[in-house]
Amino acid sequence: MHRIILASKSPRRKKLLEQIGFTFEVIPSHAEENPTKSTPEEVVCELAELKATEVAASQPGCFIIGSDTIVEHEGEILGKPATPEEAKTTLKRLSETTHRVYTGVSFVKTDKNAEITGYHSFYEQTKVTFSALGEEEIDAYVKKGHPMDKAGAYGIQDDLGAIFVEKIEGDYYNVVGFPINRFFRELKHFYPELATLS
Ligand SMILES: Cc1cn([C@H]2C[C@H](O)[C@@H](COP(=O)(O)OP(=O)(O)OP(=O)(O)O)O2)c(=O)[nH]c1=O
Repeated sequence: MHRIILASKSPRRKKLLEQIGFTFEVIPSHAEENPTKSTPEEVVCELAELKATEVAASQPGCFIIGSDTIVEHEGEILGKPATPEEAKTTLKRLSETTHRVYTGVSFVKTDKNAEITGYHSFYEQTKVTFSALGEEEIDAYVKKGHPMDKAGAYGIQDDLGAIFVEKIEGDYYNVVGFPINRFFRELKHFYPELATLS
């Protein structure tokens, strides 16, 4: 039986996988997130793969899961904001429009020499529509919420983040950072021996 490793420092990803009773360890990746691809779906798969393969290099006999989330708005990819000011600009931009959240997931398997013996990547897209956001709401969120470690400068799961979202189309958990439903379907299909829940 392979050890299962989540190559992520995201507390949300860990919590979502624990929530379904999946058994795994966490070893965060320190890979530089510099994508070479340009479309959102390619970028999230590339970065998910990068995180998983970086951890895989030192982990023999393992099954490693990497993941990456970005927001795409009017053709532009929005990652995490660099400053609170940038978080405000991003939220103003997302106000009264629809954006898409992409999360890529990568499965990487290693043998006893930590050589990669197989991998599989996929992504999920969720459409999110924000209502019109006032300056005060944005200021309050950037002050009291948690915009800095989130793609698109918001967390749909944050207490105050709830006031932004008018409509969502697709998997809610994909917006939070991990498409649990798709993940488990892919696992059952490609690695049924690992699709066990406690
Ligand atoms: C849009 C949105 C993003 N996010 C988060 C999910 C991701 O954790 C984060 C995007 O950053 P990522 O680079 O995908 O992940 P991370 O840096 O948190 O963790 P790691 O690279 O170690 O796996 O944004 C939310 O929590 N809620 C939201 O509504």
